Amino acid sequence: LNGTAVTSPEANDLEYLTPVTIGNVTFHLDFDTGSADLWVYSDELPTDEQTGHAVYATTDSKLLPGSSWEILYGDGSSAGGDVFADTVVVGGLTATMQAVEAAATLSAEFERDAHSDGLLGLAFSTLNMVKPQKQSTFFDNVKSQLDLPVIATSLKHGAPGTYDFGFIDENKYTGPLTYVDVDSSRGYWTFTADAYAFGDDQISTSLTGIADTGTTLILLPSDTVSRYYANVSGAQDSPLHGGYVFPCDSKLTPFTLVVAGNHSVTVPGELINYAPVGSVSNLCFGGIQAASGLVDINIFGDVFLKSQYVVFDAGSQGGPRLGFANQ
Ligand SMILES: O=C(NNC1=NCCC1)c1ccc(Br)cc1
Repeated sequence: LNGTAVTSPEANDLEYLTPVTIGNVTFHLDFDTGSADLWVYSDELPTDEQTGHAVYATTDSKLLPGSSWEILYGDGSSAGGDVFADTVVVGGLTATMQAVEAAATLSAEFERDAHSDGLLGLAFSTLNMVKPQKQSTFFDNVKSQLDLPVIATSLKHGAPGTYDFGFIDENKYTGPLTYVDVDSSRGYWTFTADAYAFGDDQISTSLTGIADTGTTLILLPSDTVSRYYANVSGAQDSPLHGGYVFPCDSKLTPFTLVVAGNHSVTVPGELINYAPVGSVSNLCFGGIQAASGLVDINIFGDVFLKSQYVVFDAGSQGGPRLGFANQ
C-alpha cells in the first residue's frame, strides 16, 4: 500500500501544511525532514494558546507513562510536553501505535503561527527527542507497508503540492532523477554537492547540507551569501529586515548545485526572490540567507526544494540517498 498527501503553502510559502488524522481529529501539520518528532497542539497548553488550532484531547488518549519530550529547532523555536500512543493516518496510510507528542509548552514563534497545528518529523528516528526512550517517526512506522522505503516531495511556489509515500510518481517530474548519497549519521538527510554555481560563475568548492522541508529558505555560510548578492545590484544586508534585501524588480542569479559528478540542480532566480518585506517598500527579502550561529551546516530548505521533485530514499537500493529531478 502506498499513499499521497496534498500539502498546501501558507502565505509566502513560509511553511507547507498537510492534513493528518489522529484518532478522529484532523490536524494540519508542518512535515519536516529536518526533525523526527510528531507533535500536536493539545489541551495541556494554556487555553489562549489553543485558540484557532486543532487540539489533541489528552484526557481521551493512551498515555505513554513516564515519557516526555523537549525539542529545539534550528530557528530557535522550541516545544515540549508528554507522549501518547494513537492511530495516525496520512494520505490513506495508517500507523496504529504512533507516538503522538502532546505540546504542553510552545515558544513564541509557534504561538505566532496561527495555522500550523504541529509538526510531523521525517528525519531519521535517531533524532527523536522523546525520553527516556526514543520513538519512531510516522515514516518508520509505515515503511513495511510501502512498495519502496521512499518519500517523494513536490513542493510548489504558491500552489498545493504533494508528499508521495512508497512510490515515485513519474508524472511529477521531467528528465532524469539524479541520486546522491546521504550521510544519516547525524539523523538528517545530509548530502554533499561537489561544486556550486551562481549563474555561469562556477565555484568548485564542495557544499554539504541537509534537505529540510521544515526550513523556509536556503541557508549558506555568510561569505558565500555575500558573494551571491554581490551579483544583485541594489542588494544589501539589512539588520532592519534580518538579512539580504533587494529591489523587487531585480533579476536574480540562479543557484546551481553540482551533484553526482556532473549533474546540475538549479534553483531559478525567480524562486530566490522570496517575498516583499512590506506592503509599501519595493524591497524584497532574499531566499538565500546566512545560516545563524545555532546552525553549523548548510540548509537546503523549501526555496531549494520547490524547484525539484525530491526523492528521500531510506534505502531502496542499499544506503539512504536523495534523488533530484526538475518539476
Ligand atoms: O529545525 C530544523 N528544521 N526544521 C524546522 N525548522 C523550524 C521548524 C521546523 C533544522 C534542522 C537541522 C538543522 Br542543521 C537546522 C534546522
